[in-house]
Amino acid sequence: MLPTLSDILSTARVVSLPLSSRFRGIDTREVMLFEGPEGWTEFSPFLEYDDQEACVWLAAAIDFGWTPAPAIFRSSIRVNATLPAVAAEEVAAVLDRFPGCRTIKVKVAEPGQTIADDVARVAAARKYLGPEGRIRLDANGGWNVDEAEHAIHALAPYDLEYVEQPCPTVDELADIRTRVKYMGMPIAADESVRKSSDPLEVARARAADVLVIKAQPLGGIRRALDIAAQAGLPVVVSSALETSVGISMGAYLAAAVPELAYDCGLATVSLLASDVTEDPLVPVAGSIEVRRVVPSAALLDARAADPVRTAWWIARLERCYALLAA
Ligand SMILES: O=C(O)CCC(=O)c1ccccc1C(=O)O
Ligand SMILES: [Mg+2]
Repeated sequence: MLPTLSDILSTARVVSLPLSSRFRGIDTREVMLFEGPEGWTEFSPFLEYDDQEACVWLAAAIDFGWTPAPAIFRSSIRVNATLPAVAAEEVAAVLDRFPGCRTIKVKVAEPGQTIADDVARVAAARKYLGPEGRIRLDANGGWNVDEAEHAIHALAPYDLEYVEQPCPTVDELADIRTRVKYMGMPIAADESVRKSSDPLEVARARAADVLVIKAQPLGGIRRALDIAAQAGLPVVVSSALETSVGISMGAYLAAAVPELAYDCGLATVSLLASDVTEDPLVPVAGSIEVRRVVPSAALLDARAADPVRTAWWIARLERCYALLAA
């Protein structure tokens, strides 16, 4: 069921939000928000994505705004702190923004950095947690198989829950998974699920132990649930660095997963310096609530993108809508 383009445009707003720490190479997050009969929803593919990829995110946004959310199994979601590739001295200040989180996801393999930078950051995260709590890594495919093997050997002493997307391809994930199996080190797949034309390939190839699933990049809550069920692997629901509106879509996805064994990557509103609501979906005692979010008119105005950027997003929406309608 597709609403009309003018339906969507009648409530659409574009906002530009500063980040409090640089993350995946950006300092500001631009997103489009609009309201459907089920509530507010978010369309926020990253700027460099082409229309083919972005139209999957639009399908997700429309699904969340126009279709009732599926049945839920829980009303709050335990979340991990997300630690960008900052210097070791900055780790404690960033982690203070994630109150009560017992799990930290540390970004590693950042272009331009070394394994020594990763070791220092992970050591600082372990020092912050103490002997309790869990640390997982996310390399965003930044290592080849040999580099991943060396890095995992260097970082394993800090006690790791899993390593997310250590290498870019499914074949490499299968290889590194075999190489570190003797250590009991699980491998999670993220880009191999959300950026693949065949999101189940990684599961069929037995190249991962855990799947990261994201609502917007996978075309919405129902499609993400379907992929998880067909893969038959444990899942971690994670964000795409959305506002609280987009995070609410992720929270409903996490709530609808029948078995949720891992803390979810849905605390990323804490990486934004401002949001679109005065009541943001940030962690309280390590969990976020499962609820819809209504943006405040004052914040939509205060954070409104300039006319050039707003026109760019409207044109993107129109092109993606045409792809979906076809
Ligand atoms: O999973 C988390 O802790 C937060 C989400 C996150 O890391 C992320 C956010 C935006 C884009 C990509 C990623 C990623 O998991 O690679
Ligand atoms: Mg990832």
